[in-house]
Amino acid sequence: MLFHVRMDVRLPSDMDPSVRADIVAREKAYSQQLQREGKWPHLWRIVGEYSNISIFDVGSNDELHELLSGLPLFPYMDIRVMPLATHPSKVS
Ligand SMILES: O=C(O)CC1=CCC(=O)O1
Repeated sequence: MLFHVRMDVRLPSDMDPSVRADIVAREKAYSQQLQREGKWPHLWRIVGEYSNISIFDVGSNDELHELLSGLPLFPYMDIRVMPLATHPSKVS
């Protein structure tokens, strides 16, 4: 199952820089593991924003929720999920 996910990062401006660096490093490691597993095949920066557009390829809504809620940045992000279905005009 494919999902289009937008993540807007909202880190507090007064967050300790070392805490911030640790969360961002853990986020990178977590996301790169999921990319290697094929569950996170697209990760794109939105130009000019601390936001990304991602495509997840997972088995269920529950799996996606588990993966997203495990993100180290999860407490600091607004996340919007769009489940994707096959378009009838798509050439296969
Ligand atoms: O910087 C972001 O967009 C948040 C994020 C998601 C995966 C990652 O490594 O950073």
